[in-house]
Amino acid sequence: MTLIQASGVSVHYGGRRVLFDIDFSITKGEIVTIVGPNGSGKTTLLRALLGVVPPRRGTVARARGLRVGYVPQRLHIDPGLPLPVRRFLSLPTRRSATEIAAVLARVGVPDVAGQNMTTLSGGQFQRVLLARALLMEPDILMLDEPTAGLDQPGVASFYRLIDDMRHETGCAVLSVSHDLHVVMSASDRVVCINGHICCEGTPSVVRAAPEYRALFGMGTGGALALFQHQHDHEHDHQKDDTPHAG
Ligand SMILES: Nc1ncnc2c1ncn2[C@@H]1O[C@H](COP(=O)(O)OP(=O)(O)OP(=O)(O)O)[C@@H](O)[C@H]1O
Repeated sequence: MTLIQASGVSVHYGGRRVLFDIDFSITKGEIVTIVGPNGSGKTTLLRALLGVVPPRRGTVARARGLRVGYVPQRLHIDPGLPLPVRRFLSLPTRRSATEIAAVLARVGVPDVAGQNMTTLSGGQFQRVLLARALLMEPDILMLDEPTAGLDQPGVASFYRLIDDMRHETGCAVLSVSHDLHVVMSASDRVVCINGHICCEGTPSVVRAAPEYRALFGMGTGGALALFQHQHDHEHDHQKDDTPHAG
């Protein structure tokens, strides 16, 4: 079942085109990761899929009644504002103490309900954001660089948690990530964007593809190559599942 389908989407900010010709869909239970250089439009794509940024061209269709749990890249909380975790989790929908205790335990931070949001560590904060998204009982979790600022064990355990959630709830997971080796091991499909879709496919297919090796290299070198990728040509991106390089 297709949860979200974008067809021929372009997004402009003011007069500037940030995304163009995006064809994208995600189905129930899939884990899809968006990668790409800084400023390539990853967050904008999530926002367009969420419906908070209107496309200049094309359409975004969401399944009727779709519930989205969104974990933003940044969430600024005024340090002067006393906001205990339990109150944060009750915004905008009031939640019972039992529900809050259960979801905090589920995401691995059982003891923070009374703690102020601004005093949480980076990893605790991300887990609380995830808890808030899970309270939506989402059909799809959308995560925008959820592990930015976490150390390697923190990153690994966060993604294990996401994987557990997917298995328990059957929700789809669409994330933006720079953790390329985690992305490659934990995604059903990887989509590389740089204003448009440069290449996409399953990690194993993409990893084995000569186009991918030529573009991204392997291992850490691959991550570096990805972010140094110079996009100096035009092409029509393919719409099938085969890997193709941009
Ligand atoms: N609200 C906005 N108004 C104007 N320009 C914007 C706005 N949001 C993003 N942009 C611009 O659109 C482009 C894409 O931004 P976006 O945040 O989608 O990229 P990204 O791939 O998520 O980047 P990063 O990896 O750095 O988070 C950037 O050039 C950015 O400056």
